[in-house]
Amino acid sequence: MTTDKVIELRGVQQRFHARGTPDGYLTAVADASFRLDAHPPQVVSLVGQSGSGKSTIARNILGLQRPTDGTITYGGKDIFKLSRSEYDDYRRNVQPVFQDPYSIFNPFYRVDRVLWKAVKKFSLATTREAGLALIEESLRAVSLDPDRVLGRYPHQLSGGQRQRIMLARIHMLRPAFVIADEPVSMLDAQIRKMFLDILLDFQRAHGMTTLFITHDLSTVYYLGGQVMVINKGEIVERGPVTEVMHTPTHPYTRLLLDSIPQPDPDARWTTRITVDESTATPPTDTATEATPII
Ligand SMILES: Nc1ncnc2c1ncn2[C@@H]1O[C@H](COP(=O)(O)OP(=O)(O)OP(=O)(O)O)[C@@H](O)[C@H]1O
Repeated sequence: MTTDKVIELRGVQQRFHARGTPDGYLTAVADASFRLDAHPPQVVSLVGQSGSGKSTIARNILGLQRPTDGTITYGGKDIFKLSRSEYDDYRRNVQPVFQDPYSIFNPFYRVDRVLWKAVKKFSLATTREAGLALIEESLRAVSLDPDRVLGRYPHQLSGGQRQRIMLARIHMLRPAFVIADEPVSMLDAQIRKMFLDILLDFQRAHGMTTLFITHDLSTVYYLGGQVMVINKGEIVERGPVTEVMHTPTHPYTRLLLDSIPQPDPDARWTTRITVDESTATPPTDTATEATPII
């Protein structure tokens, strides 16, 4: 089996200093071991309740947070030990989409800048005309009209438009992997569906593999593909969405499924959910921060 364009986590653990825990530490990720393959391209959802460690895993994969234990490899090499050129290749091939794209944009610059920075940083075009043509093509690919978004400042666009600019950036870069951390939780239902459809298009038409982080099971259903269920920093179940959702093997997955509110007003949601926040275990090391990926 080829290890080229494969992201593999082995025994990843992430602890943080934390006040109010018995030993002063909190384990955000207890034990994460899984691989993401670029071939064939796939959508893998990572689902779990708030605080279960999903975003921490995304930050680990993006190289923003070095795990306190375990390894993350790309093409068989530890991502925290890559050479400069290997790291550039990794950054190009593993692209993030975050919940709040507003933080990516500088409010003093037009949104065009995010796209031009990608063109320049990754040498996507040799002339200004070719760069502009690429930007316009990518905006159209995510259902944005270049005339209506280019030249605008971030606050002049809606949240859904800002998110799609980030998708246009991904369309230009054609990474092997998209790490999407709760990207649709602030969008309304219609824009959310459009966003998910674009990600599915990226998979089918451009061969991108997406790790989709969410706490929303209806989104997981919609995306299909594979799902991993995380509970208290530990991946407890993985499999095809239909299989895991219809025949869950882990009690936590069953609890998660039982906690979906019923849309039927005659069948009101009466059970109370208990959120267990006791995730603290002793430390092995302290965390270090790395440089931002964009
Ligand atoms: N830099 C940090 N320092 C200390 N604790 C942290 C840090 N980052 C995350 N945590 C803690 O680690 C745990 C997991 O957080 P994480 O953001 O990964 O969860 P999540 O599953 O993504 O939650 P949500 O769905 O609410 O975003 C939480 O208890 C959080 O408070």
